Amino acid sequence: MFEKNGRTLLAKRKTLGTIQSTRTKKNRKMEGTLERHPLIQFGKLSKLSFENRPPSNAASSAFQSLLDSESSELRNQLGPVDADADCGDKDFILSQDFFCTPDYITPDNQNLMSGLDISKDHSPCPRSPVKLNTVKSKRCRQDSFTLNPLNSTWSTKYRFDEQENEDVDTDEIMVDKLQANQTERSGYVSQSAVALRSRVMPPPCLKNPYVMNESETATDPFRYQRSKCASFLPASRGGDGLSRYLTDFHEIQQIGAGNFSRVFKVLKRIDGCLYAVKHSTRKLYLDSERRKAMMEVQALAALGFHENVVGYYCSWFENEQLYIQLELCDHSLSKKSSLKISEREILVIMHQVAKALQFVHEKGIAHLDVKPDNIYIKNGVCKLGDFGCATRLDKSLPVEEGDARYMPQEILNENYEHLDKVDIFSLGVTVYELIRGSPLTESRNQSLNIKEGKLPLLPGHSLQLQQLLKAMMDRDPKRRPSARDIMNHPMFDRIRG
Ligand SMILES: Nc1ncnc2c1ncn2[C@@H]1O[C@H](COP(=O)(O)OP(=O)(O)OP(=O)(O)O)[C@@H](O)[C@H]1O
Ligand SMILES: [Mg+2]
Repeated sequence: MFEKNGRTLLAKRKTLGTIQSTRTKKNRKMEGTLERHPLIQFGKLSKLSFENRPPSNAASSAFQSLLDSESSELRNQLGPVDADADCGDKDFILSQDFFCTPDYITPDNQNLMSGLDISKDHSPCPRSPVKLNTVKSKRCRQDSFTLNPLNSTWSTKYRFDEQENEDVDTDEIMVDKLQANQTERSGYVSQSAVALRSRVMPPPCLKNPYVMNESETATDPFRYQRSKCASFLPASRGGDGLSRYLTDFHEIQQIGAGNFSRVFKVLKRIDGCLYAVKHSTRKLYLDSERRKAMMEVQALAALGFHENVVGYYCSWFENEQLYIQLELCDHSLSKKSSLKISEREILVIMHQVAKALQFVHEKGIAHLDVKPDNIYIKNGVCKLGDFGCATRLDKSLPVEEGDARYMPQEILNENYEHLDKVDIFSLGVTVYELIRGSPLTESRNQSLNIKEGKLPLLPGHSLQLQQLLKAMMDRDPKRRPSARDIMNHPMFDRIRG
């Protein structure tokens, strides 16, 4: 159990498990690539077209002989074609990873090698493969580094083997020789190679437990393979690896910190836009820890877009930490909880968060940590964030309640019958805190009163608002209004259109 602001956390983030080692996803990817490989398909087609063609007669047209001569020329170039033959490593040149080399997105003159001391590396940078103009040069780099990124001897040998066997652009040979010599002399490993290596260590692929409708997963490319790849593969980069975070983002400043994470304002290098990146502070060494951390991103991904839910872009494991790229907001609502705000402003906030909750609940998910800290403001619009405690309403996932100050009594008693109403209670307490103009303390008396639904009078605020708040914080979850009921409350006519 963890202590968190005087609240008790079930051991959501503290778990045991083992890391299983298995075939890399890269290997599987390569196997999959074979079927689609144009060269192999050409082989199959060629074989068919050569063997199934009706025997040519003497009156074969000039066009037919042209086709024949072209076909045999191609056959000579490609060598004997056998559709069933083992195509070997050379045929993976068009796998997807090939197009993902970070060379395209790594700006010049940036110290991206977080684990290496760049000042000691005086070897000139190899020319970008983009400038080499040929597919082969990229393939050469990719294959050699994929198989053994740090073994320069192997890379060199492989390059020269290729030169013997294939017709390679002379320019390219020169550059490759140069690189090979440099590799041997200085042990230089290109940044992109290391980055590539760090990118091919995939996180586990699991069925998203938050997705309600089976058809929503129908387009998922993993589907029936999930059981095969559900175990964890090594999820971190080594100390010598490049950081995806540092490669893709420029860190501007820290904008927040929770009990288990830090949040940074970042500029994404490739699109020039600002985002928030949240990463866990603890290293997640165990499979089970990583699976738990992933639940936050799975919930966000299952939810999809809503104007009052913080936008989610992507996530990845790096250095045994989970990184989450999010929509950047201006600040959290807790900044306002020490300010006096007008009833109109309160109604706007309440309406927007209720809208977010209606959306979340309709997706079959409960947030379970609604509080000012986890409601962010962007351009005056409220966004519900921090889905680290999100669970399913149908109780098919473990329940970890959030900040105890905002939790109703029933959840502390482990009664999980009405998890959506837990969020309603927390929203009530959040609004009450905003009206008070001072953050809730850990005081036992205060907490008991709130959990009993005993609200003091709130001078200066309408009776309608006070009655609604009282209902939201009712001790009996069944008597609390739903998010939809709140949305439809006539009190909000005052702020509508
Ligand atoms: N997308 C964002 N835009 C702006 N600020 C953010 C964003 N996400 C988080 N923050 C800031 O960082 C703080 C911590 O983030 P978050 O609540 O997600 O972390 P946490 O570790 O899960 O928190 P907790 O302690 O509640 O478990 C937030 O209170 C908020 O101030
Ligand atoms: Mg939080």
